[in-house]
Amino acid sequence: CSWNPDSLHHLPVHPLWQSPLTIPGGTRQSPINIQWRDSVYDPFLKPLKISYDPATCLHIWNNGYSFLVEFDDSTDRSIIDGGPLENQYRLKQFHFHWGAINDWGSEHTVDCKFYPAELHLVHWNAVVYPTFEEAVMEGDGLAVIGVFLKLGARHEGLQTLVDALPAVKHKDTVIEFDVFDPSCLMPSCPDYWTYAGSLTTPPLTESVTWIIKKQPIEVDEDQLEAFRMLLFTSDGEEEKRMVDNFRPLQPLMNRTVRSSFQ
Ligand SMILES: CCCCCNS(=O)(=O)c1cc(S(N)(=O)=O)ccc1C(=O)O
Ligand SMILES: [Zn+2]
Repeated sequence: CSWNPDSLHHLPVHPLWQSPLTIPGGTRQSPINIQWRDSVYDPFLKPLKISYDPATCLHIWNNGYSFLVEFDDSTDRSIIDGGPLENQYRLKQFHFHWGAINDWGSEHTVDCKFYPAELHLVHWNAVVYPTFEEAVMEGDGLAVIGVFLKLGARHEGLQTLVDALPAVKHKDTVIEFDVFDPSCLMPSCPDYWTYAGSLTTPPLTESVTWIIKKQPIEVDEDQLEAFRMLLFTSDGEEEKRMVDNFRPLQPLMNRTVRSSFQ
């Protein structure tokens, strides 16, 4: 994607992303542009199996970078399996990245196209690693499902989450959120791309098997605006709207993006 100088104005300025944009020696950093025609169909990729227990939902937390919906990951009640994965992975949290305006906001791009927002469901390999913190440091430790959000019809399932956001407007606020099934945020089409990548926030460890759904879900303008009403800042600090919380694109280097579809 050719960034002409005037397009750099949208590079995120939040301190988090002023950290090294690529870690020294990083060979599998995220996010990346997915060039559709360069992705390789892999007939051995299995369908992704998702089974979430809505009762494992715990709370919503504004951590000053995004808002996280966190789950009880002490058992295997909410898991994914299949796809490119060799084990089942436990759901820990999901969060979003979005822009100040609808022209950008996603972390991954498809043929250099940004979506207004991107959902990430973070899972960890509890079969092999005893804790999430240890899995974060291992090449097969995490699996993150990415779902693009596009402007369109109101998403009824997302609305229950949107209605709770005013209660977590400020950094370090949390609200109990005890029943939510993230499956409602999945597109109907099973197709996905997958590649070996990294966390897109510190510690940026190269521990993520990314599974990016081909089909976006639709949300409406009011729902995107509800994200943009959140703040990076704590109560009492000068308000900074939580927008443009996405990391810049990283070099593909020696990686192939595989597709589950032809
Ligand atoms: C032990 C340190 C964990 C740091 C990463 N935590 S995480 O849940 O994997 C995560 C992933 C991601 S991402 N975009 O999926 O890489 C973003 C934020 C967070 C977060 O914790 O805020
Ligand atoms: Zn993310």
